[in-house]
Amino acid sequence: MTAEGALLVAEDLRKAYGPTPALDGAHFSVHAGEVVAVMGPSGSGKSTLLHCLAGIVRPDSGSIRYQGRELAALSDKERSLLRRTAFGFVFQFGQLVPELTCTENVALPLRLAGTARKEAEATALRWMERLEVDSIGHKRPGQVSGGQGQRVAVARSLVTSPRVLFADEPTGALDSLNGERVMELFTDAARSTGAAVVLVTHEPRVAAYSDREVVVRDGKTRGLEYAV
Ligand SMILES: Nc1ncnc2c1ncn2[C@@H]1O[C@H](COP(=O)(O)OP(=O)(O)OP(=O)(O)O)[C@@H](O)[C@H]1O
Repeated sequence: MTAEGALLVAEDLRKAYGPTPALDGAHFSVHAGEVVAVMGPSGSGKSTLLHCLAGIVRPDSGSIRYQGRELAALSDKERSLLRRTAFGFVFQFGQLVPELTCTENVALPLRLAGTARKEAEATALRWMERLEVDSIGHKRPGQVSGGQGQRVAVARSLVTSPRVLFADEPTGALDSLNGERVMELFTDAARSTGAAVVLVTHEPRVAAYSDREVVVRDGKTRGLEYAV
């Protein structure tokens, strides 16, 4: 496989925080329907790479193209629209809104995009069934287990049918059994939609759910068979 036809391509990314280089010539690409695990030691630049790819952090130099469009050439408004409509996010701690029920949390991205409550909650429920958390829809995040909460967060990330899903240590707060179940449901659900998944993890067990691994070390990537 080559970077040709890839959904998201990054070339020669560099980013420093003051004197600390976080990315030092990183390359990356992911195709639709592909799950890529970003591995590497603590502090190697994995999260910075993910944040650059998602348009959250602007690299100092280098190129990031989504569907052939250079992210740096987009206005702030266009970039935030892209993040809301084409990208989905799952983080280590689900970051659910504590005052809302689980169903309302999953429906929230659709509600924010203007979908009527009934329709948004019906779509939410379909994803919650998929992630096996439909029975706890009426509960608030504080009343469910860590594994259930994380599956609710995964359902929320999928509800808008994003083209790229970014996950930063999505199972980091879970025990291994729960973590594996979340990964299984997450990757199955993502694959069924044809979304690309960029998954940051330092756990080989989690990376085993990916199609391909990219290793980041001292801000540089390797293990990439794509010639970009
Ligand atoms: N906002 C920031 N301000 C200053 N330095 C930062 C910031 N974010 C990251 N860094 C530094 O950049 C480097 C890469 O950090 P990054 O979080 O990308 O690594 P990581 O591989 O995701 O680490 P971990 O596995 O521990 O989460 C580190 O040296 C880190 O201290």
